[in-house]
Amino acid sequence: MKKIEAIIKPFKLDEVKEALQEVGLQGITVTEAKGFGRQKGHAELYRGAEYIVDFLPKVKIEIVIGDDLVERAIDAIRRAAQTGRIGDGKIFVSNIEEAIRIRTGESGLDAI
Ligand SMILES: Nc1ncnc2c1ncn2[C@@H]1O[C@H](COP(=O)(O)OP(=O)(O)OP(=O)(O)O)[C@@H](O)[C@H]1O
Repeated sequence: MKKIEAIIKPFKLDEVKEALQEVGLQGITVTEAKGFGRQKGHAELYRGAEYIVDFLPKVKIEIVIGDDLVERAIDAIRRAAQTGRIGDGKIFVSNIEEAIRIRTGESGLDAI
């Protein structure tokens, strides 16, 4: 199992959700987030050190899926979230060791 975390522009959330549903995903977690990438923040000096300020609103989505769906999910997110402008976001993929459905105790792929 893998977890895909994607930081996207908030107005792209509905399109990304629909694209992921077409891939066949059942569950998704969405969090309002703030952040900056390479260009978006601007640097300010504070007590001699340079800090990046200016967090921009973003949405973070998290999905846990079987390995077989990872490439399709990444493609779906990219297609739906891309505007071609800076700040389109990032996709991070990590391993998930275990998943448990609390109601039934099912685990692994059966739990997602
Ligand atoms: N290395 C990172 N670690 C954690 N979050 C990140 C990282 N890079 C970007 N993010 C998150 O993703 C959001 C969007 O990043 P953004 O698309 O601006 O990255 P970028 O590297 O500047 O790419 P681009 O050149 O397309 O703008 C950021 O606001 C931040 O929330």
